[in-house]
Amino acid sequence: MLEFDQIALHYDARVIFEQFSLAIPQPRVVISGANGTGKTTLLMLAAGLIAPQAGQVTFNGESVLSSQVKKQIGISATKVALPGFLSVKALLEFHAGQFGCSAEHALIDDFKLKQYFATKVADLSLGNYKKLSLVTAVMHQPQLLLLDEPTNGLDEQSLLVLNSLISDYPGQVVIASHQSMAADSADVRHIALKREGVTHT
Ligand SMILES: Nc1ncnc2c1ncn2[C@@H]1O[C@H](COP(=O)(O)OP(=O)(O)OP(=O)(O)O)[C@@H](O)[C@H]1O
Repeated sequence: MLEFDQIALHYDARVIFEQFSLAIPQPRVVISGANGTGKTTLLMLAAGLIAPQAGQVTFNGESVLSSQVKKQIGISATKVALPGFLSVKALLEFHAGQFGCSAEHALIDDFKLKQYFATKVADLSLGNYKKLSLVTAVMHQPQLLLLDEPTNGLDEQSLLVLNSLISDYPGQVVIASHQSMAADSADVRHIALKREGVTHT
């Protein structure tokens, strides 16, 4: 379970979260909200990529800032930039080395990425960059998968691949999105972020 406990997160004088608490036991969660309400910030906190000024973010009871827990988390977000100077193949191998997993993954074929193995990450199209980012998020099979606007830039075929990835994923999936997703079924928790707090819908 992902849990935010009494979080404070300020960017200089700007307060994004203050005494913010939220427990998310559901396996599928879609977070929506207007631009700038803090969806990406929430995912970055959940990934342990930024630390709150107060409070704690935990996954299954342990701080997401611990390196052991970080290995159980995968994130795909534009703000989490992939190194542009590496080739696609080199990046996948680097990521596999970091997480001690295989550099092979069915999603690489499903997204037809092999043809770009020699291409530098910086030279990928928007959609192919998004696909690579999704692959790096899932290839170590994290228990918690965080997807920020995962549909951005994807063509129709790739959207089908993404939708089945989300539906079939064995771990918890938390999505920040403006669009309705395949995950939008009855057993999905919807959380609407508002500037003054959180509304559950
Ligand atoms: N590193 C930073 N320094 C200062 N302000 C920041 C930083 N990162 C985000 N912000 C501000 O924090 C607020 C929340 O940003 P965030 O990206 O989390 O929102 P969002 O809900 O994901 O927005 P969008 O829907 O546009 O992607 C915004 O006002 C943004 O300008």
